Amino acid sequence: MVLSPVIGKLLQKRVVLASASPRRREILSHAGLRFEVVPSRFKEKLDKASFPTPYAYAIETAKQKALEVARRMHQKDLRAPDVVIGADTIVTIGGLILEKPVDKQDAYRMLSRLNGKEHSVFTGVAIVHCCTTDAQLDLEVSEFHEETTVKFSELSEELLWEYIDSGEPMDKAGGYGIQALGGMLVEHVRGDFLNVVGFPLNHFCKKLVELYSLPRREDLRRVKHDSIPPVDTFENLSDVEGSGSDPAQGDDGGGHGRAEADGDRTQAPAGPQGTDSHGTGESPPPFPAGLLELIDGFKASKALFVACKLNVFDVLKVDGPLKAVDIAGKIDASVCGTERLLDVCVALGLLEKTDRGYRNTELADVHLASDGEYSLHSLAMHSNDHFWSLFTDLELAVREGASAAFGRKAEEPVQSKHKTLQFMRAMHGFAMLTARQVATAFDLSQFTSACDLGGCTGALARALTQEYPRLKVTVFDLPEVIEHVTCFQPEGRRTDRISFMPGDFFKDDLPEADLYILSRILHEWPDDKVCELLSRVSSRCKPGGGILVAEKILEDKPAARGSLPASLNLLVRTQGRERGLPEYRGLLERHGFRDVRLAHAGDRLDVMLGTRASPP
Ligand SMILES: O=c1[nH]cc([C@@H]2O[C@H](COP(=O)(O)OP(=O)(O)OP(=O)(O)O)[C@@H](O)[C@H]2O)c(=O)[nH]1
Repeated sequence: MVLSPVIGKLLQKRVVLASASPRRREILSHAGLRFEVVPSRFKEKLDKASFPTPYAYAIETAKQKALEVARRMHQKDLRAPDVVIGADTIVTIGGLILEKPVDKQDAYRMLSRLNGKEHSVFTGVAIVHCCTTDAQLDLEVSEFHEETTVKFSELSEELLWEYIDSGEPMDKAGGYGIQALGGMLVEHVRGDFLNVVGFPLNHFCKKLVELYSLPRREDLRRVKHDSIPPVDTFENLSDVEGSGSDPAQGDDGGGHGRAEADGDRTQAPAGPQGTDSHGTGESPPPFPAGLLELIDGFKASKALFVACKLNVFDVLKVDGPLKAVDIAGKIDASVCGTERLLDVCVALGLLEKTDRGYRNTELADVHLASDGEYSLHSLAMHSNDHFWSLFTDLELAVREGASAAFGRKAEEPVQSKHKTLQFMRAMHGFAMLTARQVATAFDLSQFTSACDLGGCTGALARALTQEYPRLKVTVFDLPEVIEHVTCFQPEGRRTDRISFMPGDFFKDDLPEADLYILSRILHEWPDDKVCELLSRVSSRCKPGGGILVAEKILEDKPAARGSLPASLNLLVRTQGRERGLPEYRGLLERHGFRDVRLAHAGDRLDVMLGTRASPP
């Protein structure tokens, strides 16, 4: 199996991953596959007892997930993608099928069952090939499964609960994530590790080779519009180099380059011995799809920012679907420019194009229109108006280091009401998405009062009071921030257990509390300011009281993609920096906090909880 030709078979096709799983997305994009993500709406409720084996159940679920997406896209667009990939991961032990836990108790039941024993993880995969003829959708399904055996160590109740309280089990089959904290529970693995994580990449690649070289008809099942596809269109799939544009050319590829590329493609591909069409004996390197995506990444961000700034998503949320000409009229822009922007948004998965015009995807409705509870519209605007220009100085910041760059182009003090509100809205959008995970990363029910330092709009305070009925929270922030907090308090959900107090945590007396919270504060500051702040908190906190710090912890292993730009952000913007766990732990211990524990709160934040020791 030569890597490049395998994934390369799909590069000229429009591929959709019918899955909301971030792990599947990561595995496939790391393999160099280019695809769109359209999570399936198929409800995983098939009758397990009606399947002869657990893997038959996983395969059928995977297939139904993929078919639902293929049909939905065809219905909307009258044009389905070329290939839709669906997957379903289950854990089996003693004849029982375990899926994702529904709550902490369910996670506990699952993990207790797996404790000290060996179990199987099955992932069923369906590769659906779509072909539209005369608006009629033909579907061909190829499917397979992979099994991996995993053995858990003997684990204490305390450890199980600590793991459950980390929040990690909730979206994972069997209630654990082998790729993260859950790896600590595992004694050994037999088989494909990535299969446990959610996608059997090795078997998938073998399947592609099989499908695109020598189609084995017995592997294919006929599916009509609602079930089995016709086999006779399968010839279209055996990728006899041809249709579709060459992604390597990108949108800047001129006619000359394209002709050359096409010329290459009509030659015989690399043979089993690795001889290429030029007879040089070398295969071309794997297609660097991920790299090209990175190179173009700034264009995608800017298109998103501009669409937000022109209120495209707001207009479509209220009036969509609309034709480009009508949208252009509403946003006061040229028709040709609007049309191009809209098509880019479609390619980015933010809009859908139907015969009635453009409309928001669910993602855009929820996160990019400016009015939703979980809107990131202001975060996009803040990034456009503020970070974009700061990042143009990244080279300078890297050459000279944070302090030098900071002196030259420091973050402007928040001046106007407009800027303060934009900043607050940006912070609020992110906090609304992460607050619950931060609030539940540890059991905080022993605390009755908390002070959220720099707590801004009170999004975390609200999640805390919802989670802990006895807890009262004081949000402490600068007067110009507190002045505007009323705009962010949801009607009908106000509580007198949250109060807002204006003040500067470097200068003013801190409110009294059992628990002090610093969520995304410390990374903004250099070491001397962090020490000054921690020492103020430490002298206010009573022995036995707590400190909760939420930050993205720098790890030795390669950072998660989402957290990478954060440390550069700080370099161009402030004198602060991201820190690793030993460094945070050292800082907290130096300021009188002991028993510092770590829990993950989703992909973007980690949470540390420490206890104030009695002064010696
Ligand atoms: O060790 C790990 N085991 C499992 C996972 C993740 O668990 C889920 C399995 O759930 P499912 O197959 O139903 O997939 P969903 O997440 O619901 O997404 P779909 O939209 O595809 O249904 C899967 O995300 C695994 O990645 C893990 O992370 N580690």
